[in-house]
Parts: sequence; C-alpha cells; structure tokens
Amino acid sequence: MVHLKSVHINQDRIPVNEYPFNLPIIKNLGSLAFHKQVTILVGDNGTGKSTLLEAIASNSESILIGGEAFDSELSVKLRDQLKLVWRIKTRKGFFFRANDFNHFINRLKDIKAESRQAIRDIKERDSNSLEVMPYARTLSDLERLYGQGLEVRSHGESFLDLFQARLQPDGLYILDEPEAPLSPLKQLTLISMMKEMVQNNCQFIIATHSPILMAFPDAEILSIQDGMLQQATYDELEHVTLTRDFLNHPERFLRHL
Ligand SMILES: Nc1ncnc2c1ncn2[C@@H]1O[C@H](COP(=O)(O)OP(=O)(O)OP(=O)(O)O)[C@@H](O)[C@H]1O
Repeated sequence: MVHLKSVHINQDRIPVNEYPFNLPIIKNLGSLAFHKQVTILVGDNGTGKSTLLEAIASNSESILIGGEAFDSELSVKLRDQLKLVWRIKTRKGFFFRANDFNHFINRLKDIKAESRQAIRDIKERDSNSLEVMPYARTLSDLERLYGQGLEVRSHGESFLDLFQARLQPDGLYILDEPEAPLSPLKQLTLISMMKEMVQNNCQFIIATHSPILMAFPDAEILSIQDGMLQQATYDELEHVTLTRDFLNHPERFLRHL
C-alpha cells in the first residue's frame, strides 16, 4: 500500500522563467501518481530529480537525514506550490541525500564528543549529580542505534548501518542517489533491506543512476524524457541499455573517446 498517492503542482502564478519553475520537468509536471510501493526516478544529470524530491520531502515534513535544513529557498518556493495527496499521512521515514551523508556522520561524532565532555564536566562538579542523565541517554541511544559508531565504519558500511538502524515499518523513504557509496554487492544488500521493508508497508521514492537499483522487482519506473516524466520499462532505459552494451563491448565505446 502506498502512503503518498500523488503530487500535484499548482501552475497558476508561478514564475516560469525562474529556477526551479523553469525546469522542464516542473513545467510539465501537472500530476504525478504513485501506484507502487517503490518508485524509481530516472533521468540524465540536471533534469531536476533532486529538486523535485527535495520539494516533495519538504512538503511532506520528512526528516532530513544529515542535511542542515531544506536549504534552498528555491526548493521551498516549489514546495509551496505542491499539493500532496495521502492515503494516510505517515510521520515515519526520512529524506536522504547521499551528498549529506558525511555531514551526518560528523554531526553524530560531535554529539557523542559533546555528551562525553558534558558528563565529565558534571561529574567533576558533583559525582552524584543526576544532570548527567540526558547526556548518558543520548550516548546510549546512539550506541543502541549505531553500535560503536558510524564513523569507525567505511563509507559504504556506515551507510548500510544507517539504513539498518533507521528503516522502520510504515515509513515513507525518499532517497536521492542512495547507491553513491555502495559497491554492486552492497547495492544488492540495500535492495534486500528495501524488499523486507516493502513487506512491512513502507514506500520508497528513489532517484538513482544505478541500473542495479532500477531493477528492484515490481518497481514503477518513471523516466524523464524530453522534460516529461513517463512510465518506462527496465529494458528500455538508456542507463540500462548503455551499461549493458558497454559491459558486453567496452572496447567499442572506448575506441571513440
Ligand atoms: N539553486 C539553484 N539555482 C539555479 N539553478 C539550480 C539550483 N540548483 C540546481 N539548479 C539547476 O537545476 C537543474 C536540476 O538540478 P537537479 O540537481 O535537481 O538535477 P538532478 O536531475 O538531480 O541531477 P543529478 O542527476 O546530476 O543529481 C540543474 O541544471 C541545476 O544546475
């Protein structure tokens, strides 16, 4: 079952010559329906996938993992023109951009260091003080979620740890290029985690360039063609055909570069 059924854009009174409204994908959006629990957005660089996902996530009040805030004033403008239709609005889930991930890990590291320091300072003043409790709770919550710490894992490992820790049933997960740090094998691990969460009533909307993630079983694939989002099959995607042809005959491509 999908939580988010559709997105509509109010085309009245939008400044069509300004970013993000000047992007063809936004100009042509109209209504976008989500029919399956997994939607894969595919398109060339710069076609507007991140812009659209950020505006949807911001409108749905999604938790932003790792980023400072729904930054661009510009995507906020787009957010305000969107109308989201829910089956039942879920508060679970998050918005995740691979680009924000390092920031997220560093922030967790800082929170732990600050909490440890606060505990030391309080204990020096009064070794029996209960003031340490909130800091101790923060540390134990982080340890329960992420074990020793995401910062002591490799980029790809910590990324999967995060998903393992934070995916929960009934959530809406909006992911922007989650394949970024993952080896092909670990992308399969991510697919396996997602399959489990789909059985637990989760919905995923994912922008990706990975032909592996695009193969998620029974996903709805929306491909950006000539500035329009259109349903597509896996085998007709350029990402897939080009990768397949390249892997079969790399020399044919490299010869011309
Ligand atoms: N703040 C901004 N001001 C003006 N133009 C912007 C801004 N942010 C992005 N753009 C432009 O909007 C277009 C769409 O960007 P966006 O990041 O949404 O594309 P994308 O499809 O996610 O690309 P990629 O696959 O490379 O991540 C790009 O041409 C980009 O240069």
